[in-house]
Amino acid sequence: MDKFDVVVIGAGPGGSALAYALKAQNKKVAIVEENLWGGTCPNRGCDPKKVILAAVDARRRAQNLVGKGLQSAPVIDWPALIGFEKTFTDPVSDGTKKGLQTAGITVIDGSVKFVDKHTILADQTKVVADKFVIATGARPKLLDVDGKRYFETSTDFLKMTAMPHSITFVGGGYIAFEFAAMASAAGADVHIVHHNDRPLKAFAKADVDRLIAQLEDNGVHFHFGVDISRIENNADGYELVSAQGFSLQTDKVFCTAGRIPNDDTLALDKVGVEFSNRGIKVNDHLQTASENIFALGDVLDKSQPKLTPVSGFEAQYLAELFAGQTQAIQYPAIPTVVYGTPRLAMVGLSVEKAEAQKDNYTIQNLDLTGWFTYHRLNEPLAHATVITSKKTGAVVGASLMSGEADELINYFAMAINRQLTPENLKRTIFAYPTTASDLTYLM
Ligand SMILES: Cc1cc2nc3c(=O)[nH]c(=O)nc-3n(C[C@H](O)[C@H](O)[C@H](O)COP(=O)(O)OP(=O)(O)OC[C@H]3O[C@@H](n4cnc5c(N)ncnc54)[C@H](O)[C@@H]3O)c2cc1C
Ligand SMILES: NC(=O)c1ccc[n+]([C@@H]2O[C@H](COP(=O)([O-])OP(=O)(O)OC[C@H]3O[C@@H](n4cnc5c(N)ncnc54)[C@H](O)[C@@H]3O)[C@@H](O)[C@H]2O)c1
Repeated sequence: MDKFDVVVIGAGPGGSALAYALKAQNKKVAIVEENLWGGTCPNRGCDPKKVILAAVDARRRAQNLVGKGLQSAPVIDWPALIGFEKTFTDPVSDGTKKGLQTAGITVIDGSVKFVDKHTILADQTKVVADKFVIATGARPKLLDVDGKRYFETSTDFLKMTAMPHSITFVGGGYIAFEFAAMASAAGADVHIVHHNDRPLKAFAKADVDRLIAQLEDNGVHFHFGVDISRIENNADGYELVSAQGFSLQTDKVFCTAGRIPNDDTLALDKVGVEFSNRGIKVNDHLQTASENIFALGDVLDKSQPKLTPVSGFEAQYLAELFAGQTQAIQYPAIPTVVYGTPRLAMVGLSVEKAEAQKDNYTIQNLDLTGWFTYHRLNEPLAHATVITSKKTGAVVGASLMSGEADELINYFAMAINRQLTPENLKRTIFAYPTTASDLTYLM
């Protein structure tokens, strides 16, 4: 094989976006993938999850309107729903690979290991390049407890063809809250076991407490301050046990205690790239300790949330860097959403940080359940916390909770990144009645 200008390792949303952008600059580009082309998001993450959510949302919306125009809520047919989901995921890998090939990018199947700073092995294939970009993402972390082989992962959940009677998630993060909402809507007895009393710790505590109360109303059981030490397989399924005497019988147990970066299988010690179980260390140009090797996406050790659009943003940055621009990466305010029922979304300055600097910020807490947008849907929980700068009047942060929060948060992201003030907003006409038409009352 000839020498490439750039070889991208990992064909997830980050790696694929970079390969396309570099090809558009007429660079000689190859991309290597060891598993499913397209990576986590479209095969076993965001997209299949959102397909399942369509049915879960339909049931929740109908439930809220029972007695107010609807007689009953539809029942989720889980096997059919997973069948529908498969129509989205099945074509992804081949389609992604073909798309890259058609664009003139060299595609290589194989698991990468570095040989030296300019050479890798993709299985047995030797590939030489000026630059490498590591975009290998992350995989589910399995807690190191006795019987950890009984843990299933988010990938298994999204392929599960029958909903068990009872289901347990160990670790209360994004995945547990989202999947708990789905499993509970599909009729399972759902448990979340969390090691301390502060799940979803990046989100505002008051909102997380509201979300927990809402899930509890829907029948989800929370077990806080429990450190599982053992999983036993018995005739009825699995028993989860802690050293402090906690015991829980369940049909299926999922480990949802975070993800670990795929940086430990690349033989990075051979090329001087610094890495740990938090990810690959890069400077503010996404460059590793080895000057011709860069990294992006979920595999990074970074403070930004590990999300698909963040990987895409970093891919765009590297494409511009390789085209000659020299500025350090500057991230905008990044919206993050827990796609539960309801959604919990935040962007910009956190409520906790604003509360610690009350002289600088105004914090507005709004119960939205009586507002027309939410009242017409009879939503039981709709809330907004909006933070504005006392100095400029501009909105700097928001924490939103409702069935519509995942869409509404994007307007806040735009307002924060464009430094919009209430005065700017008043000069915009939004279609009415929509969630956006509430903005002038929210900011
Ligand atoms: C259940 C779930 C739900 C999610 N929901 C959302 C959501 O709603 N919104 C959102 O923004 N984000 C969501 N995410 C996160 C999102 O999927 C990731 O942030 C995104 O996929 C990261 O993209 P990436 O390109 O950095 O890595 P990945 O998508 O993980 O791609 C990395 C690729 O590298 C390959 N690879 C690894 N090691 C090697 C090797 N040695 N050689 C060759 N190839 C290798 C992998 O096989 C993989 O295909 C979710 C994740 C999960 C698990
Ligand atoms: N909507 C989204 O954008 C979305 C959805 C799903 C996943 N993701 C991405 O995937 C990542 C992984 O999701 P996740 O939910 O697995 O991880 P997470 O990091 O969101 O949450 C894991 C939780 O497990 C807890 N935990 C750790 N050790 C534990 C133990 N021994 N016992 C019990 N609890 C324990 C942690 O305190 C943490 O709250 C996310 O951080 C995010 O980057 C994003």
